[in-house]
Amino acid sequence: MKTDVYLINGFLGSGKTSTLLKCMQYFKTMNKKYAIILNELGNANLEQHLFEDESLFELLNGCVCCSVKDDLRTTLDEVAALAHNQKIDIVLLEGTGVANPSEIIDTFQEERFKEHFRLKESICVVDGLRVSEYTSIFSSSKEVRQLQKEQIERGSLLILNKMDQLTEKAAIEKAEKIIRKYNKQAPIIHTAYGDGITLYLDGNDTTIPLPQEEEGGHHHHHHHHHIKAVKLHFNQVASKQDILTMLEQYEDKLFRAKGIVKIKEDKEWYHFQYASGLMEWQKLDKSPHYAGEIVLIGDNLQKEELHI
Ligand SMILES: Nc1nc2c(ncn2[C@@H]2O[C@H](COP(=O)(O)OP(=O)(O)OP(=O)(O)O)[C@@H](O)[C@H]2O)c(=O)[nH]1
Repeated sequence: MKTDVYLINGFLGSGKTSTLLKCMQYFKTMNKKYAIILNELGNANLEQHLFEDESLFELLNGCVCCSVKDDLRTTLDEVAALAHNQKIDIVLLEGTGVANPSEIIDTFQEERFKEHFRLKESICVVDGLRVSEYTSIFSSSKEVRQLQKEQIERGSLLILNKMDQLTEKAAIEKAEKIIRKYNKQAPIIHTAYGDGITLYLDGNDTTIPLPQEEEGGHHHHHHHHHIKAVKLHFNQVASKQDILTMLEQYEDKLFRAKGIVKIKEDKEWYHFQYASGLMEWQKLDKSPHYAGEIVLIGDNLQKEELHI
């Protein structure tokens, strides 16, 4: 029996991890055993607390679509061995946010993996609040536009996420129109925090053919040289507003930030997420072992330039 693979791609902060968590819940209720492969651009996974007691494989410090492609092969060998010994039904693989899905899909087409894995779905999570900015020549770099296009093109399922924030019909129609420009066939579902995926998975047991690459079939893969993750140690005790103000000074080049920080208001440790200009805070369990750190992901971000 082959193990079904669900790829989850989509631009930085679009809601991939939120969608992944919903998929995990769903497969748990179906009594399916799954393994998770997470790829992070930086050298730390600040969301580890979300995956306690899970069968987790982490690929840090680069993107599986390019610099750590061989690490992906090694991990897939390990997952194949685990699947053989423990019967893993499903693999959930989350890309970095700047991953080109074609490169990942190609890896699964290699003979050595074809016999173990079946690519069931290539999910592209689209940030409903930012897709129009990321595809516009007026507000995004060529690199970002190209990435967003490739991610949507290679989706067998397109998720228009952040619907809770998309209250205007015109904004929804605009986002859908952009998605359809790049991918005419794949179903589009509307979700908030990825929650509509469960309904979709429940009603769909067929494997949808993955969209093919453009005419010529030859990969014309860009690489995302300018989008970088910078990790900083952060040992200050700051207020929530201080952190937000600090991030907002880099707004024009910052796509995403996350961190673990001790907060002045109540002297507790928090995990924060900054995406699409929105900030979310989650209080962490009491533990003496946290170290303050912040990861910033942006266009041409230089560590030396950051005043944090
Ligand atoms: N309002 C709103 N926020 C969302 C939604 N989905 C995700 N978020 C928030 O957006 C932030 C990023 O979500 P993630 O699920 O971590 O996004 P990601 O695509 O995995 O991000 P990367 O780590 O950059 O790849 C978090 O603060 C989420 O809680 C949504 O549908 N609505």
